[in-house]
Amino acid sequence: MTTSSRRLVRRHPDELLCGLVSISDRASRGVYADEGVPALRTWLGGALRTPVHFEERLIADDAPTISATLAELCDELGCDLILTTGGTGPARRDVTPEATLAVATKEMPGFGEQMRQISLRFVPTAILSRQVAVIRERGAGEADGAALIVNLPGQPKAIRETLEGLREADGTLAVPGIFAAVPYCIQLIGGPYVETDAAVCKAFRPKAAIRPAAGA
Ligand SMILES: Nc1ncnc2c1ncn2[C@@H]1O[C@H](COP(=O)(O)OP(=O)(O)OP(=O)(O)O)[C@@H](O)[C@H]1O
Ligand SMILES: Nc1nc2c(c(=O)[nH]1)N[C@H]1C(S)=C(S)[C@@H](COP(=O)(O)O)O[C@H]1N2
Repeated sequence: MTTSSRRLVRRHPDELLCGLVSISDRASRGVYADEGVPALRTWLGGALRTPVHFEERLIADDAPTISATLAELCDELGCDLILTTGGTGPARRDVTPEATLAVATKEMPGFGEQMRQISLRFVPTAILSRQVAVIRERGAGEADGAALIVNLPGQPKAIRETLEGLREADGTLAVPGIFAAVPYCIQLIGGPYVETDAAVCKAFRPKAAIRPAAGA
């Protein structure tokens, strides 16, 4: 196992190392201000109950740059979770899913399926979204660790919708957001024990995987 000299060091065993990648031709050129990374940071800041360190990137819709950024965040910095926003539609420059699959060890199709289920409740054009999620393993051994990489839509408002899900008028959950499954997935790939605020997004784990509360 070789470790990069740029590897992030957890300040707490439960700290989540999280890459946030905004993929936008126009935001990266300064045509408009990037709202993708701030939307991700704001939602995660409200949803997470464990410490988190963010590594943020703003890049153009260019497949080699996207793949290299994902590999850097996973392999060199050691991120547990990488969320991308943008570039998942059908236009010629939308290549985020292909660039994500290019660095994948395994695909996690449930995330994309669930995002499209959620988004179809908001806009019929959600059928045009091609978001994928993958696991990227850092090396051949279990101790090398891995990252979960998830593509989210480009529209800043769609970030919250897909992460958190859809609520009925009385506040009950109509369609669970994809983040409900993220903490257990990170646990299964050897990452930290991530906890969430159940009022924002209740993390689901099988009973056997729930860590007893401290002092219990
Ligand atoms: N980083 C961003 N900040 C603010 N708004 C964004 C951002 N990315 C996308 N959007 C908005 O969401 C829409 C859909 O996102 P998509 O990823 O398809 O972008 P796009 O149309 O390919 O343009 P671009 O890559 O130049 O942002 C955009 O047209 C834009 O209105
Ligand atoms: N929740 C949600 N998902 C959404 C949307 C939306 O408004 N809300 N817009 C869709 C549209 S119009 C497109 S073309 C696809 C493409 O995603 P992109 O913005 O990453 O290109 O995401 C879709 N997903």
